[in-house]
Amino acid sequence: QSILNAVSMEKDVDGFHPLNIGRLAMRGREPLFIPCTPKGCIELLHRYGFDIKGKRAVVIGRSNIVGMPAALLLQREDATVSIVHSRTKNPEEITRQADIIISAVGQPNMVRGSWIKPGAVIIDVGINPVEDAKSPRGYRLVGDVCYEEACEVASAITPVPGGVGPMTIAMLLSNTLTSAKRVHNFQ
Ligand SMILES: NC(=O)C1=CN([C@@H]2O[C@H](COP(=O)(O)OP(=O)(O)OC[C@H]3O[C@@H](n4cnc5c(N)ncnc54)[C@H](OP(=O)(O)O)[C@@H]3O)[C@@H](O)[C@H]2O)C=CC1
Ligand SMILES: Nc1nc(=O)c2c([nH]1)NC[C@@H]1CN(c3ccc(C(=O)N[C@@H](CCC(=O)O)C(=O)O)cc3)C=[N+]21
Repeated sequence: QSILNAVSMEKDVDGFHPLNIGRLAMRGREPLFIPCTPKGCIELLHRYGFDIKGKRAVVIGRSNIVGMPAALLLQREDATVSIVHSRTKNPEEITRQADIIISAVGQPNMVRGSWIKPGAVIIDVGINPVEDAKSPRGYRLVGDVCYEEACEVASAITPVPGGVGPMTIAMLLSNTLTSAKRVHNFQ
């Protein structure tokens, strides 16, 4: 916490400074930076032409670095947002109401086909190593969502690997460029 407080607001490219998070949560206020992973999720929805306004969204996970800011961002985009966490009763039933699902839990294949409303759009943030003797590394990466089952029900889903992970890196570069431009009064 003291480290996060010590980061200069102008260089807070992760968007984790309490003042940036506070501004993200407030109407009529603008954070200097938006956290990279949630920003990448919203960017994916925009770039692929999915409307967020008025949609039901469920965010699974409420961490400071992904779930919580993702829920705030969806709300800023005029979605109606529910947050599912480890103490949620009936997570499956709540998730099944969503037009947009963002999952950031860290549990391989937790979200099954039966959790998904037909036609829903799924952003799978989870990066979970699972043992795989056939892979050269001895493991492979899977998301929080059972990809094969989800493909049968959802209208779109981000893969793992090759989905949100690379977007996080792209957003970090984008925030870093913005930071440098601001410091040097560029544009
Ligand atoms: N693609 C990317 O760029 C990134 C990927 N990740 C990946 O995303 C995943 C989540 O990361 P992070 O947010 O940091 O993880 P945390 O462990 O900080 O948070 C996990 C969240 O999931 C909730 N949770 C845990 N188990 C369950 C369950 N059974 N049902 C419902 N909710 C549950 C927890 O609830 P509670 O709050 O009640 O404990 C918590 O809010 C990981 O796989 C991580 O590797 C993370 C960052 C970036
Ligand atoms: N302050 C902070 N900021 C973070 O951004 C942050 C963090 N803490 N804690 C850990 C998580 C994890 N994370 C990933 C980002 C990209 C990939 C990524 O690009 N993965 C590749 C796969 C790479 C491979 O194959 O090994 C992919 O999904 O295609 C993975 C994981 C950022 N995190």
